[in-house]
Amino acid sequence: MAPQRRAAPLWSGAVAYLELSLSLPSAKRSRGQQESRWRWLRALFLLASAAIGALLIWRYLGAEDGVTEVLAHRRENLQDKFIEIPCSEDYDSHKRFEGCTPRKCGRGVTDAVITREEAERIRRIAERGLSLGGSDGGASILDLHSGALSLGKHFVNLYRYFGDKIQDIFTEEDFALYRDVRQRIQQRIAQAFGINSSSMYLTKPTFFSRINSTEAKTTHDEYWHPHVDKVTYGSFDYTSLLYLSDYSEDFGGGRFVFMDAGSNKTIEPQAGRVSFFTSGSENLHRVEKVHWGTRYAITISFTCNPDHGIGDPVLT
Ligand SMILES: O=C(O)CCC(=O)C(=O)O
Ligand SMILES: [Fe+2]
Repeated sequence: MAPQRRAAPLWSGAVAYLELSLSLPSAKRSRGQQESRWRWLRALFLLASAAIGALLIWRYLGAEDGVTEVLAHRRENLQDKFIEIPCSEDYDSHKRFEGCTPRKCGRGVTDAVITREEAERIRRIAERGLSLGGSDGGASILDLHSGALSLGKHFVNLYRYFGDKIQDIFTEEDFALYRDVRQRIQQRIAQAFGINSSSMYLTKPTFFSRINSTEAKTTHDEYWHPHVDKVTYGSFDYTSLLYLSDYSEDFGGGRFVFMDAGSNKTIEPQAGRVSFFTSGSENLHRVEKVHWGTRYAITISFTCNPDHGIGDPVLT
């Protein structure tokens, strides 16, 4: 049998150094010893600095704010994950709608409601719409209901700005797909919280988001702040997010984080993944800064108050 070659172990250099130093005359040997020791110390120092640097970068990119638990890993195929948590008192200061206003609160994630192919089709709608505008900073939105589209440091009304040309950009099928996806998410939320889906109403804002690593130019670009949707948006009772691109494949950073006392919980976006939760302060959350690439998502929100309900967007 041919002798097997073994890789030299890491410490073989130190052994060679020792053998060499023993075979030299003493004066030369001590100078040689000193130089070698310095060389070793320098190498050790460089190695330690590189390790500390790598550790700091890893902590900064992967574990901002001491994130401890991943609720939904990318590549995982979650059928239905639901975690019940006690409701905050936020709902008490609003008019209650029995059979809809949350009595059971919590958060869920599912990869089984929207397919990757459907998410990709919706992403193309978002790309088409957002290519007409875009914020100067890193966060752009497009609201198909109101027509609000980020442009530079402001917003324009897509429908007013582009008039009839809008028919060349979006099709009836795009809107039908949006409607279908919205309905299925609504039903999934109703089922998870034990309410009737017909007692929930779509509410505004409901919008596509496109986030990249460009530096923020206005406060509209600062998507990463911790917030409570019910406080930020008022009418929300149930929030859902449909992700349209993949964490660590299409973009880095940009994970969704529930900020619980003591331990944060993250959701890693994946095309077709739906995350949903009650909108009160039991679900304080934030989005990590996107470090590279482009992240697409859509926020679809529901209210229990029919006065705050809106219809599905229509191609005008
Ligand atoms: O895009 C996300 O993951 C979250 C967005 C969000 O928090 C919001 O729209 O209120
Ligand atoms: Fe939010």
